[in-house]
Amino acid sequence: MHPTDGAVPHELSTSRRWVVKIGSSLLTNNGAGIDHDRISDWAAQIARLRADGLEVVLVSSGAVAAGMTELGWQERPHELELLQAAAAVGQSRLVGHYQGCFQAHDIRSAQILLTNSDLADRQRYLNARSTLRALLGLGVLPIINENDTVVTDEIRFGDNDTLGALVANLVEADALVILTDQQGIFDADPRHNPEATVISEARANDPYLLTVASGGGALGRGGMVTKVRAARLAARSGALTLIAGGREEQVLTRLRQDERLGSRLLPDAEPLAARKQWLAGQLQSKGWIRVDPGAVRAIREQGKSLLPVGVTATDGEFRRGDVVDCLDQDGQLVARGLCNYSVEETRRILRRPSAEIESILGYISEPELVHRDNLVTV
Ligand SMILES: Nc1ncnc2c1ncn2[C@@H]1O[C@H](COP(=O)(O)OP(=O)(O)O)[C@@H](O)[C@H]1O
Ligand SMILES: N[C@@H](CCC(=O)OP(=O)(O)O)C(=O)O
Repeated sequence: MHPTDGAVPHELSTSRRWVVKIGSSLLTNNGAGIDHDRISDWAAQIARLRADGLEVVLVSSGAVAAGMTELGWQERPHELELLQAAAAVGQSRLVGHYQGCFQAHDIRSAQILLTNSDLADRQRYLNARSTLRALLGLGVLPIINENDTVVTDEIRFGDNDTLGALVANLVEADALVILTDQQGIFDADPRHNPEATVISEARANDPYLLTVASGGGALGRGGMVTKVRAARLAARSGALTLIAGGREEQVLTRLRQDERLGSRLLPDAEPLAARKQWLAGQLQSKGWIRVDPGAVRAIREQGKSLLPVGVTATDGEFRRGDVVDCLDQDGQLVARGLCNYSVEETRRILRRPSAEIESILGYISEPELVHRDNLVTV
């Protein structure tokens, strides 16, 4: 294993936003339905985290398991349509249970079902991001699962580790906390190696991790392999990944206090730097936006977002979420960013204050044309 020097250390006690993923092997009571008591225990812990100022997005498996109980099935079927039917039956039961548990702590929750193609399409990705941000802004706790009913084998995430990592990218979480049935990543698969010990810290990109991680058990899907890959994905937006035992007493609240539990997989880059690197790496822009001198100062010197009021002209073929060049009045490149509106929409709202966007377009996605998190000056 390689040393972790140079990786970005993280204080979980001061972090602002976590994605918590709860896996199938943990949720299911030895395969016999959903472990209701445990769900209420995690809900109580999450309530404490939120009271401590932490925003939490939950990614929970368990739809198929809950559906199997409801349908009286003892064995998990192999046919995709039966798995999908079970997920459809179980998802509402699962979320209903979560909802009841969170309500007991005066927390509103919301269900979001996503597919791989939702997150691959930039426009839908941005829409999902806006909705999640709006929910977090409203203090609502999002509960996410894969939309099992509409996916086929070729296009499904399959495991929720990958989904959790992509959600961590989407909401720019500080940490992805993966709760599973083991206490972390062991230096060998603990099912076959009783002597194996937990790796307490490593770089997410350390190739060694993939040599010790194996596949999942009977109930889970991806095993440790998908968890290590998820940590690598999460690291792209600068998130730390924690893999810990979900049955450990007060696991979430103890992690919040920076107690060394489970495995910490560290990213190599600072959150914003990682995101901006991605943006800076985009070679082709889909259009341009000309900004007035006041807006040039705001984005260059004050690190602010670009508002439509500071834009004087635009052209190109960009859609919401595409990369655009921001030019000054002499046509010099000032910045590059992801535009929240299409070229047609931008034309209609340029020079106008953000408060008027809704009356002009009939809707509002975001008050900024390009948010500062999605803007890199050149
Ligand atoms: N190196 C390893 N360390 C820990 N667990 C491992 C390792 N390699 C494989 N596993 C297996 O991965 C399983 C957890 O993955 P999985 O069953 O998919 O859980 P979940 O449903 O929580 O995603 C563990 O029960 C364990 O048997
Ligand atoms: N979407 C599926 C869960 C997929 C799954 O089992 O994932 P994982 O918990 O990562 O092993 C369900 O809700 O049953």
